[in-house]
This record gives sequence, structure tokens and C-alpha cells, in this order.
Amino acid sequence: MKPCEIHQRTLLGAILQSRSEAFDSGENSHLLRDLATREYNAFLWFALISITVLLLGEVVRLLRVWVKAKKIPGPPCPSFYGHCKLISRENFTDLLAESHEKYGSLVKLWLGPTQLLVSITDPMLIKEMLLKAADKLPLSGRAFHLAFGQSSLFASSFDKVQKKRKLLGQELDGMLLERADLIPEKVIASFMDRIQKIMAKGNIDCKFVSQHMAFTIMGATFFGDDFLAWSKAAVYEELLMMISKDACFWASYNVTPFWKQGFWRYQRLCSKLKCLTQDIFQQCQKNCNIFHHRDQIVQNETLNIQIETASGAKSCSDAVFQDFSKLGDHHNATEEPCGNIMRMMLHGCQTTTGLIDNMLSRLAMHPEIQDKIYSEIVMVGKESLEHDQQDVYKMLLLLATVYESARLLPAGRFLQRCSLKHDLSLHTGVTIPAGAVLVVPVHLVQMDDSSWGPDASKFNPYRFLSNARKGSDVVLDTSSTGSLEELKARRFSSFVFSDPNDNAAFLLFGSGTRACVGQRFVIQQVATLFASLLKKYERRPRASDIAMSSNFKLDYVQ
Ligand code: HEM
Repeated sequence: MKPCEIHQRTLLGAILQSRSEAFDSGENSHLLRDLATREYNAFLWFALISITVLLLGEVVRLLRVWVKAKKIPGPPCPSFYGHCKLISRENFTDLLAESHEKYGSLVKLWLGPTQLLVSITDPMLIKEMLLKAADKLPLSGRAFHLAFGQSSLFASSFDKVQKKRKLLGQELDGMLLERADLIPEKVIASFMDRIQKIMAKGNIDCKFVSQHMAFTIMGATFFGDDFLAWSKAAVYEELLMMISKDACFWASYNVTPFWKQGFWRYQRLCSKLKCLTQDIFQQCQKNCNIFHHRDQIVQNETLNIQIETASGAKSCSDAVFQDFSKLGDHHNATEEPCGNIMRMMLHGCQTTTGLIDNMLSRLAMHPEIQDKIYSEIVMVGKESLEHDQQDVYKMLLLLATVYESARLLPAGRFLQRCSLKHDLSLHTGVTIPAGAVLVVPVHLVQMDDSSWGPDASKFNPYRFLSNARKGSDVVLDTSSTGSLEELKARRFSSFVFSDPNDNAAFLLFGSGTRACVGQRFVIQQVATLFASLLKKYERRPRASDIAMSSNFKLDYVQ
């Protein structure tokens, strides 16, 4: 075949051919226009074909979703927009409760014509789902991203967070669990000082007290003792709380709302928070360097002697921030240097505030349990006089009370997952299509009679204590007076603490691949905090407590 024949059979050939002909005939401009038109047409064809392929792909995906969703029970769609218009933040739990009652433990709702939501209340199905669906919705990532920058710890894709989760888990389980007992005495002194100043000016809200306790614990954990003396801690706390209130609202915009004044105000708050985080971070680092330098000098002089710094605190090894700085992703230029720490501060403060607040309210409502815990604290304290540290793991009733308060946290908590790439096949034969939003209404599951018995909605810490002698889950005699003598006579070793996580319906910290990394740490911190608090103070109910309100009064009893 001649070269000119090949040219004529291909588009490029035709163009080249026509170009050479055009040059030959001298009609340059006409041919150039012709060439441009052809290229433009080719581009249009290419775009059209690509869009059609994409659209067809999306239609096929939707058909698959619709076909698979058909097998999942749920209320019929009231309109093209699904159940979207029926759902609001306030009624969501009630709506799910109604639907589960009617359609069983697996229920679907449509959030729009294309977005499927599946809610699960059966503990075994939940466990299976939480193990298999490792991703979270991108929205929660965006909420944090907007305020704090890219995240490698709270991102939606499991692949992205896997490494940092492991690192954080090791840090918390190792060093923090060793320190955990040591923090609260200092922390209590610090926040009681502030609270007493505020109380002197007037009444104080229990929610505020809980928030301040949680904030101080988290700050002391991440930044060490420097945080307690940090002059900007109050501003930091205020900023963090303001941002946490607004973060979800601004993240709910699909397009960043540059045109809204409120958004810019919010961005300014976030920038301030970042500056303050860097400030405390640098302060800790500076102190650490000073201590480190001193340590080296002394170490050289006194060969391998354990060194204490000038402030009496253990030196750099104590400074938690050093280890947490590893959590920043140095290879990722888009990540905020302190982003992961800010996010943990936010998550830790929000969640721990709720737990402390609920525990304070429950103790006020149940003075008899408070008395027993007090006796337990005194008894364990006497047993371990030689150790400075409080052994909260011997205070079984206290631990059980922390868990029971966690179980009965107010409604409105959901675990949320999704499987971004693959369909999710459950052992019951149901297949949940990829991309569907999976939710677990934690409150409904944690208050379900079938998992917790007929007193599921009542506060009963004894449900987590069993009688070791009988070798089975026998509930203790709650009518006992709990006097020190009685508790001593019984010896705690005769009782066994049943790990709440053995019950698949205990979901406060989630479960499976994305379960909370801070669970053990936070339980120990809160138990130690209350062991220190109840040794000195008594939580007395006020009239408003009867209605589970949040007025606070800690009375000194020693
Ligand atoms: C009472 C306090 C806390 C509660 C109730 C709580 C609860 C939760 C829940 C429900 C999740 C999602 C779990 C899931 O989807 O299965 C979670 C995730 C997480 N929590 Fe907590 N948490 C608490 C305190 C903390 C603390 C103090 C830290 C860190 C020091 C922490 C670190 C994390 C991290 C890093 C994740 C993200 C895991 C991931 O996305 O893979 N949490 N937490």
C-alpha cells in the first residue's frame, strides 16, 4: 500500500493530506479554519462519548442500588425525594425507632432518589457490619477538614487512617495508661481553682463544669503539665467549643460558602485556634529542650541517676506532646502540623464532657451508690497505702458506674459507616450496596430490653458486676448498705467485673475496624478523676436535678 493511501484512510492522514494539498494550492487560511473545525468536532465527540459513558455508568449503578435495596425492608417512599422531607435532626431517632418496630432490625430509608440509608439495631448484625464496613462518610471528614485542615486520623477512608490509628493506640495504651493515675490530682487542683473563682461570682452550670474537666484532662494529656499553667488555656477552651458548635453546620455546605460573612468569622476562629495550638506546642517543646539540656549535663555528671527537673516533674519523657507530634504526617504537605492533635482535643472534649456530665447527674440522683463508691475508694486507698497511685481497677463499683453512665448517655448518638468500594454482604443474605450510608442508633440498641433485660432503661451499675463464687452473672444485692465494714467483709475479689464490651449491644465507643482508639484511656481517666473527686467532694442533688437538669454543687466532706 502506498503512503498516500494510508493517509487517506485515517483522520490524521486526511488532515495531513488536506494540509499538503492546501499548501500546494495556496489556500492557507481556508485550510487552517477547516483543520480547527475538525479538531473542535473531534473534541466535542470525545466529550459527548465520555459524558454518555459516565452517565450510563451512573444509571447502571443506580439500577443496581435500587434492585439491591428492594430486598431491604423499610417504609414506602412518599415522594421522588424519598424520606428526606420527613427527617429532621430532632425526630431522626424517633423515626428510626418507629420504623424498626414496624419493619425489624434492618431498615432502609431514602435520603433522596440516589442516596440510600440503612439503619441496623440487631447487635450481631451491627458487629458484623462494623467489622466489614471500614470507611466513614466523606462528610465527617469535611467537617473536620474545614476547621483543621487535612486529616490522617479522622479521614473517611480506612486505608488513610490505619497507620495513625495504630500509632495513637500504642501511645495511649503504653505511656498514657502509665501516667493516667498521676494526672487527676493536679488536674483537679487546677480546675477546682477556676471553678471556685467562677462560683464566687454566681451559679455554675454542670455542663460547663464537665466541659472544663474534660478540657483540662485532654490538655494535660496532650501537652503535659505545661498546659495547666498556660495563660491562654481559657481562650483556647472557649474557641474550641465555639468551633465544635459550628463545624458541622459549615461542613454541610457542598460548596464552601465564601459569600457568607459568618463563614469568614468561623474561618478566623479556626485560624486563631491553630495559632494557639502551635503556641502551646512550641512552649512545651521549648521547656522540653531546656529540661533535655539539663538532663544531659546532670546525666554526664551523675552517671545513670534518675533525674528530676527543676519543677520537680519528670523531664522530657513526661511531655506527652513529643510522642503525639509523631501523629502529624510529615510527608503530606497539605496536613496541618497540629491538625490531628486539634481534632483529638475536639473529639475527646466533646465526648468526655458528655460522659462526665452524665456521671455527675447519675450520682446526684443515686446518693446510695455514691456512698458505696466512697466506701470502696476509702477501702482500696487503705489497702494500697504504700502506693501513691489510686488503683481504679480495684474499684469495681466505680468502674461499673462509669460504664453504666456511658450506656445511658442521652439519645442522638449514631455510629456511621459506609463501604465506599464494595457491596456489603451480611450473613442473613442481605446485600447492602456500596456507597449506602449505614447507621446504628446507639441509644436504641443500648436501651433495648432484649440485650439488657427488663431494667434496660434504668440506672443499674450492678449489671456489670457478677458474683465470682457462683461463676455466673449473678447481680449483686443492691439493698446492702455498702458500709466500709461490709465491703471489707465481702472482699472485692469475690466479685468479677463483666467487661461491657462482651455485650455486643454496648456501643458507646463503636466497634470493629474503626472503633474508638481512646476507649481504655478515657475510662481510666474518668474513673481516676471521680476517685479523686469523690474522696474530697460529695455530689448533692438540687431540686433541678430531679428533672435531670445540670446545676452543680460539689460539697466538701472531709
Ligand atoms: C467518652 C469519651 C469518648 C467517646 C464516647 C468516644 C467515642 C467514639 C466513637 C463512637 C468513635 C467512632 C467509632 C466507630 O465508628 O466505630 C470514636 C472514634 C475515635 N476516637 Fe473516640 N471517644 C471518646 C474519647 C476519645 C479520646 C479521649 C480519644 C483520644 C485520645 C479518642 C480517639 C478516637 C479516634 C482517633 C477515633 C477515630 C477512629 C477512626 O476514625 O478510625 N476518643 N470515638
